[in-house]
Amino acid sequence: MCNISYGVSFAVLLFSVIVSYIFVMNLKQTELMAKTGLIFLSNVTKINDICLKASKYVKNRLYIKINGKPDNMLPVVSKQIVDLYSQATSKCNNLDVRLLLKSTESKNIKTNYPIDLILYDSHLTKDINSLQQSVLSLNSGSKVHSIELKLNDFGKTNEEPVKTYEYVALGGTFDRLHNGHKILLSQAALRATKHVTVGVTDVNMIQSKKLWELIEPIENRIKAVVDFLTDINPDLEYNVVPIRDLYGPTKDDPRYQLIVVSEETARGAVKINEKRKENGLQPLETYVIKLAQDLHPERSHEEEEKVSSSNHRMRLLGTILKPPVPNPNIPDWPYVIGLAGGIASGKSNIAEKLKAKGAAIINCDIIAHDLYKPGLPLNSTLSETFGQNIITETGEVDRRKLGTIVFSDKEQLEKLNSIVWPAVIEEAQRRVRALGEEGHKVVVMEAAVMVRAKWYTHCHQLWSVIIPPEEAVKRLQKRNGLSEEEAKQRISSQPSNLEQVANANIVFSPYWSYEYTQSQIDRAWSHLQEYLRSRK
Ligand SMILES: CC(C)(COP(=O)(O)OP(=O)(O)OC[C@H]1O[C@@H](n2cnc3c(N)ncnc32)[C@H](O)[C@@H]1O)[C@@H](O)C(=O)NCCC(=O)NCCS
Ligand SMILES: Nc1ncnc2c1ncn2[C@@H]1O[C@H](COP(=O)(O)OP(=O)(O)OP(=O)(O)O)[C@@H](O)[C@H]1O
Repeated sequence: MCNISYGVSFAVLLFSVIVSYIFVMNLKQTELMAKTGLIFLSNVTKINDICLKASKYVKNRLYIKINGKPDNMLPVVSKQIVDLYSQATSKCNNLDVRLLLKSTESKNIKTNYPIDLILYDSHLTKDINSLQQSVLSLNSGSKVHSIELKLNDFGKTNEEPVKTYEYVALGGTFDRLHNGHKILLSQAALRATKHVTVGVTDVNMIQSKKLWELIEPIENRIKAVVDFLTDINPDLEYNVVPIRDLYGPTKDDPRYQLIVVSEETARGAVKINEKRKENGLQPLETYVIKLAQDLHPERSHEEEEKVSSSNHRMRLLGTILKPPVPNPNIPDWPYVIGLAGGIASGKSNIAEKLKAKGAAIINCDIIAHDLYKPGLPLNSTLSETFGQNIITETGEVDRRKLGTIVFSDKEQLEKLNSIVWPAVIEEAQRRVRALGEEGHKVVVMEAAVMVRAKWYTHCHQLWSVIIPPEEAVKRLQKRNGLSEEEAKQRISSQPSNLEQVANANIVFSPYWSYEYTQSQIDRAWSHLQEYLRSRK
């Protein structure tokens, strides 16, 4: 009996020791979890398993500094740039990884973001004090920690020697800087001894891109490119400029010697050289990089295989683009979502899917139709304003006739809006209150004119639905039997996709498969539930 109770006590003791050990280890690990980390590597070939290891200690940004003389190992660094950023995509996509390229001849390291944690590979133990002193951008209270990294077999470096140039150029859209962009920018910086020019596409050049309405403003894109380049090598001169055509400054500036492109933009380099020839200039040498593949574990087959900003934008659908702010002008409950979207954008289908999730729906288009019924005040106001011939024999408003009048004449449409809109929004608000009283928590107010009439000011959030205008034309022709001309006219009488998304908290695009649309709704609904729980 006694033996059994000793045994039990011992087991309990052992268990508590193990639990406290795990707890203390975890605590140590969390204590070390830094926003921005810098890791010193003794050898360039240690880069291979760095992402997974470092992401246990660093959550936002990871700088990597290779000890040694990079000038002697440019081909190896060039290869490691590709390996590192490809690895970052699959192993630590949430970490902003930056391989510092500045020559170690210059002793000091000054990063754009202050360092909270210095990591070093254990082979550098004897040098760590001097390495630590070389970091000028250390946050107060920063920590130092060593980690074990395997020396990877790098194989034979059959890499071509890296040729360097004074003036290097490259170009692109650079929306939400990704690891493919980082490879391109780093390869350019590695090959430049003096100057790098980056042409960043202005708004006229981006409109054929997928979900271009969600591309960041050019100022932000330029800022991100400058931020990355000045971080990886602050000693070069950078000129990051908007371009309104493919050529940018490369077409007539004799100083440029090299252009860095990817497989998909190599054709652009050929065109630039044709233009330079016309202008009597030497052609640029071209360095072509391979496209980095998107190894995101949940990449949908709708998305591109290469790392791309389009994939990133597609993954933003159904997520919160703008955090909601409380609306003091309306009651807290029910929670009202304004659902906006152009004609034939798939707005009603989205509303149906939200209904299936549990939202109550108010359709403002139908409210307008209801208010036109014979005997109601709007019916007579409309016949007085637009003529008796818009009224059918049974006293109904002939909406097709009225549509023909207002959709071909802006003034008439504005006249109709000023008569109908106040009545529609008043009725919609009455219905919101009634649904709230019935116990509905979330009401979706669907309205084609949500944005133009600014009815989202009567809502807690605005969710917008967009599809490319060419697709809307096709869908409208098919659904309403309109000619291409008529369909285009209706679409152009509505706010553009850009206006629809300008104030949106969440954007949907039912342009791909039904499953892809459903996944956007699922994301949005779970964000909403989370938000509503935090609001209680
Ligand atoms: C002009 C009318 C009679 C045409 O009726 P019809 O049955 O042919 O079309 P319906 O109402 O279903 O609208 C079809 C589409 O046209 C577009 N549309 C409707 N009204 C407008 C408007 N005022 N401005 C721009 N586009 C509009 C929307 O995309 C809508 O989905 C009708 O749309 C109308 O009365 N519009 C004015 C009231 C209004 O703004 N209604 C929308 C409230 S959300
Ligand atoms: N996955 C990638 N790997 C290597 N380089 C890339 C990759 N994606 C884009 N680039 C290159 O980076 C430069 C800028 O790319 P850009 O932003 O124009 O394309 P993108 O990321 O594919 O954007 P979008 O998806 O919006 O078309 C271009 O020269 C482009 O070829």
